[in-house]
Amino acid sequence: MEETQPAVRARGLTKCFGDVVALDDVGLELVPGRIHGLAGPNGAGKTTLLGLLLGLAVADGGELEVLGRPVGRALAAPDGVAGFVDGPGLYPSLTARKNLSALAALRGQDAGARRIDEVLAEVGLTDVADDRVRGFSLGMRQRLGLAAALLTDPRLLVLDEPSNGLDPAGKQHVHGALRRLADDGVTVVLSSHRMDDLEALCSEVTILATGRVCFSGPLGGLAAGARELDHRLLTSDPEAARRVAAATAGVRVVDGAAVWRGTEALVVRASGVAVEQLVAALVREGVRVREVAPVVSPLEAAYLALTEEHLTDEHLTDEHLTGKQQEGGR
Ligand SMILES: Nc1ncnc2c1ncn2[C@@H]1O[C@H](COP(=O)(O)OP(=O)(O)OP(=O)(O)O)[C@@H](O)[C@H]1O
Repeated sequence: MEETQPAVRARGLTKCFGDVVALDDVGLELVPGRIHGLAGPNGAGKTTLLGLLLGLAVADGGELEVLGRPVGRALAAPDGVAGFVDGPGLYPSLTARKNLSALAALRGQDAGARRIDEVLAEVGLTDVADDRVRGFSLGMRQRLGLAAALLTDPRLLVLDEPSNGLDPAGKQHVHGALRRLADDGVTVVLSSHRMDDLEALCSEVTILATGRVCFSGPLGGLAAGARELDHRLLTSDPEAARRVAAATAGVRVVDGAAVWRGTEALVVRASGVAVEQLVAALVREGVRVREVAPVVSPLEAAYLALTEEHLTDEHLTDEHLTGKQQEGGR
């Protein structure tokens, strides 16, 4: 695939379930070879969108191209696409290894024992390869689902909440596998409610709210556009730091004494630039700065601001236009 061609291109995509509008005029272009995060409140339409990419459902309106080809009306994963929504489909009575060979056989794929061992190792399931899936935890099932998707050598990998139930080691395996795929040019789209996961993994993010796109683009752009954030400062002299902060333009001291990991911390509300100026002022005053960190991550702050704005706008519009939202269909 040419670098310039989007891995996914959607225009005016809509999908309804009865009266519920799950996707409403969704436009999207996903750059190939990147990890794209999909975020949004419960019911925002993330799973529905991922399901359309996987060919599990068909849109009611709009255009969808996946890997350069228009998606038709057949309920089948487009060529080169793999993944899962609502958890992977697995055979509980079979071992992890036998699940992978059975899934490969179902797809008419010739997966040798070596390739199966490779994908099991990729997701950190080598030690339980011959255990029955019935006894697997949620995180282990998620990792096996990812292994099954890897077995198809996808060019677009679609994952709904892949971090669900993962312990720290499992998360490391999954994140590592996804990064290696992106390095090899595979496009990954994943949904998550975990902003820290999205920040750690994704270069781009799309935020949905009630079926509409509120933001789609590079993570950096979203964070930079965030409003003033609360930052926590750990310093060698909290009292002096408070005085310096109070005297620094664009910085507001948020509350009284805050304790962070047993140490007195200062919380200030400021833009990134004002925080830099505060740190410089502290250094000039001989106050050593041990840690400066946003209390809520820039992505989370932007997410909350965008989705709140969207809901407020929608509420006002609905009230003004119809005044009939009391029964709450959505
Ligand atoms: N098969 C279905 N039948 C009826 N309504 C559906 C169906 N699938 C989704 N919906 C509705 O469509 C809307 C979008 O659901 P979707 O599952 O895509 O949201 P989501 O963003 O994935 O939510 P969550 O974060 O809770 O998983 C919701 O209002 C949901 O109730």
